[in-house]
Parts: sequence; C-alpha cells; structure tokens
Amino acid sequence: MNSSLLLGVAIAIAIGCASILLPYFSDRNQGLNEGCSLLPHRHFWLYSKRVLTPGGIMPAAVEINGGHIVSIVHQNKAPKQTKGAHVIDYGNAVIMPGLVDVHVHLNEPGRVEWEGFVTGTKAAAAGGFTTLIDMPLNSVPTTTSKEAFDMKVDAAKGRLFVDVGFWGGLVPENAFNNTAIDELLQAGALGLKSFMCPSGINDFGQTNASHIKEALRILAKYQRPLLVHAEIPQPSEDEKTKIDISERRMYSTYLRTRPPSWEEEAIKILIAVSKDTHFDGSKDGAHIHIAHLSDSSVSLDLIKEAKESGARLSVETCPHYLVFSAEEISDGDTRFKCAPPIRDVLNRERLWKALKDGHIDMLSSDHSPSSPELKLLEVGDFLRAWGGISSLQFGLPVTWSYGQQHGLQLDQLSELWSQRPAKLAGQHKKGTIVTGNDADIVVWDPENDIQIGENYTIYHKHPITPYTGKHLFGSVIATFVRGNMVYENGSHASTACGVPILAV
Ligand SMILES: NC(=O)NC(NC(N)=O)C(=O)[O-]
Ligand SMILES: [Zn+2]
Ligand SMILES: [Zn+2]
Repeated sequence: MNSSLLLGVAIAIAIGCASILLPYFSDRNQGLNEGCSLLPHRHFWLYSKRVLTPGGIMPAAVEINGGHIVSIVHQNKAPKQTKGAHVIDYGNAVIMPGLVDVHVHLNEPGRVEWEGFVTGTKAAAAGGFTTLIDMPLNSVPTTTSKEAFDMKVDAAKGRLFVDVGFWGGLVPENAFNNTAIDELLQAGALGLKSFMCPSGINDFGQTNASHIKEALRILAKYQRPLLVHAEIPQPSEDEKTKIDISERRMYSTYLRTRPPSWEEEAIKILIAVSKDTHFDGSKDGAHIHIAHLSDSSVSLDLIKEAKESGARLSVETCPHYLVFSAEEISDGDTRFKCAPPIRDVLNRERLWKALKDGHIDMLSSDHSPSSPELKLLEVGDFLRAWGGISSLQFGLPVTWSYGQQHGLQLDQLSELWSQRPAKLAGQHKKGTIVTGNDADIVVWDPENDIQIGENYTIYHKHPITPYTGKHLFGSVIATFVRGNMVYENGSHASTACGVPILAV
C-alpha cells in the first residue's frame, strides 16, 4: 500500500469512529467546559421526594439544561433514565436552592494567608453555598476604588468553585468623591459596605452619617444597597484604667468593652438617614442593610419600628450569635472573638424569636478568618486578638440543627439563606428553584449526623473554629452551580468554573 492510500484508509477509519462516538460525546458533553463538573452532562434531571420550591416541599424532578432550570415536574417517581436523559434519583434527600452568603471575607488579593478564593470557595461548595458576596476589606488593597475592584476581579478569575460577587468599600476618602463611587459601582460592585467603628484595617476607616448620606444618594441611582457594620464606640470607664492580662483573658471583659449601646447608637443613625429612602423620597431606591446584628433588645426594637414605618432597611444575623452564648465561652478562647460580640443566652433566644417572626431578614456567615497567630490563642488576650469567626462551611448544618430546636422550618431556612440574600445582592436568577433560574442547587441529607472534628474535612484555609466538636445534623451530598456539579461527597470538580458576578 502506498503512503497516500494508507493516509486515505486512516482518515476513513477516523471519520467512521468519530461518527459512531460523536452522538455519545455531543449528548454528554455539549456545552460543558472540561473539568467544571463532576457530572458529564449538560442536560439532566435531579429527582427527590423533597424538592423545595416556592410552592412548598414536594416530590419533583428538576430538569436542568445548559446551566438553567428548564422545568420542574411534580411526580411521585423518578423519571426513567433514557439514552438522552440522565437522571439522578436522590431518594429522600432534600433538593433546595444553593445558599447565598452576602457576608464573607475572602481576603484576596493580599491576605491569602488568612483565606483565599480557592480555599474559601471550596469550603462554600462543600457547605452547599453556590454564591458568595465578598467584603471589601482585609484584602490588599481594600476594594475602595475601581482599580482595586478590577484587581480583585482579576485575582478571582479561574480560582472560584462557586460564583462570587463583590461589595465595594465606602470610606471617608471616597465618600465625597462622586466620580470614584460612580466608577466603583460601574465596575460592577453589587453595593457598598462601610464601618461605623474602627475596622481593624488601617486603610478602611470608619464612616459617619454624612459619608453615609452622600453614598446613599448615589446608590439610589443604581438601586444597590449599603451594608453597614453598625457599632459606634461609646465612651466607657474602662478606657481610663489599665486592664491587665488576666482580665484581658476573660470573655466578660471583652463583652463589657462592646456593649449593646454601640449597636443601638449606630442603628439610630442609620434609621435617621434611611428616612428619605421611601418611595418618591429624595433617596428612593437606596437601601440600608445592617450587617451581623447581635443585640436583640433595643437595637432590634428600633429596627422593627423603622421597618413598620416603611424604611428601606434590612438586617442579617449570623450563626454564631444563634448558637453560642457568652456564658459558655471559656476565658482565653479567642476563637469566639468577633464584633459585635456574642452576648448572653437571653439575647440569643430573642434573636431566634425575631428570626422566626420575620424581623430578621436573612442569615450570613461573616466568615472572617485570620492566620492562627493573630487569634493569640496561647495568651488568650481577648482585647488584642483578631476579631472574626471562621465558619463558612458549617452554616447549613449549624442553622438547621439549632433551627429545628427552635421550630424553624426548612422553607424558612431556605428563605433566610437563599431567597432573601440573593435579592439583596440583586441576583434575581438565583436563590429559588423556579424555571428559568440558574441551576444553583444543594442536595443534602438533613437527618444525617456529622461531627465537626477529625473525620470531617474542613476546606477553609485554617481549621481553627469555635464549631470544633459540634455534633450536628445535615450533610451535603452534592452542590450544583449553574448546572455544574462542583462538589459531591468529599470531591470537588477539577476545574474552578465559578464566575465573578458583576453588577450591570
Ligand atoms: N475586618 C473584619 O473582617 N472584621 C469583621 N470582624 C468581625 N466580625 O469580628 C467584621 O465583619 O466586622
Ligand atoms: Zn463587621
Ligand atoms: Zn464581616
């Protein structure tokens, strides 16, 4: 056989093989990026007896194609597996919207020794979170300009296992610079975040009522929210006296340094500046969101009242305020240090009531880890240790386990973790299982028990967390982000195909 004949035969064989294999590959792989999903299908059905839809929990098959939910069929049996239709029957597991966390400090670029896009989003996927919104501080530079914003988005590309949006930072330096704020919002910041007390980060200074008012005027144009760390330092007796280390090790000392009056003062001001955000007001379209509420007494009453009178105000609380109490924090155990602080049992129980009664709008993790050294665990100095709790991966089992004891239903939990946070972040295609939405889904077993400890893989950069040892209910089976199975039973997809979410 001469060489051209040989080539001809080889081509014919190749074409023959391709025509046999092509339908198989096109059915399985069309539209899929290599490695994004642990599942080699773009068109498939997820079935279970408990699918959480806006209409309730029911047996249903959720059809996913090209990253979207294309149909939801209520039926008591899983659809039949055929050549063109891949079906995963999850039996009695719960299929519900992926969780959306509007308050996460991923700290990249710049402080990757604290956390990072890869570790943070892997933890998120393992915990059933499909969208995170990153805070503008702790990264270097802080996200307070368009340049810094673009750097953050660049640093995130190709390194996200779930989708991540970004809040921009409102600081005294940019608050009166309308062009700078406009640029930050036009670059894609989903809203702004500011502190009313020192943030612990030098280039992220605290804002006052004038800064906030000015920012709200611009945010109103874009219909994007301002998130606020609502604590204003109040003069205290302690400042005059020197507190020695034995006292600094006591949790009660820390608690005394940040009383509820700090939250109250900040919230009063926020309510006052939110006055014109009502329909047709001069700041119509602006919205204030109070981050990590801890005080469930006067602060909460003020919020309730303001909401009743029509203020555009929302509020989140975090799992650590709902699970732990000041009474149980051992002296020196700075893993529990966060701001505002975890308060007493009574405060905690009132937070649960407010959550159930709908006065608290949503949950967020405020996952804010640091390198272990900064927690000063050996000296146990509560006043000098870094404030922030590491918790992202545990949000679902923690709030479900404790929520059940407080009578919280699964659909309420999902509203608090998915629907409302997605809305705050302007993500209307996320947060609910409805036709047309992104196929952002968590499949989990609420009855399966887990223990945070040796046999439980923590994907955060550092395993240090006050949740160690907790015995909880709820294990994540699989997490889907826009139809990509990004996590399943201890394994992540090989490629990070989460995308940066930019406001348009
Ligand atoms: N710089 C921070 O990350 N601070 C955070 N720290 C906490 N919550 O203790 C926060 O959200 O305030
Ligand atoms: Zn804060
Ligand atoms: Zn925070």
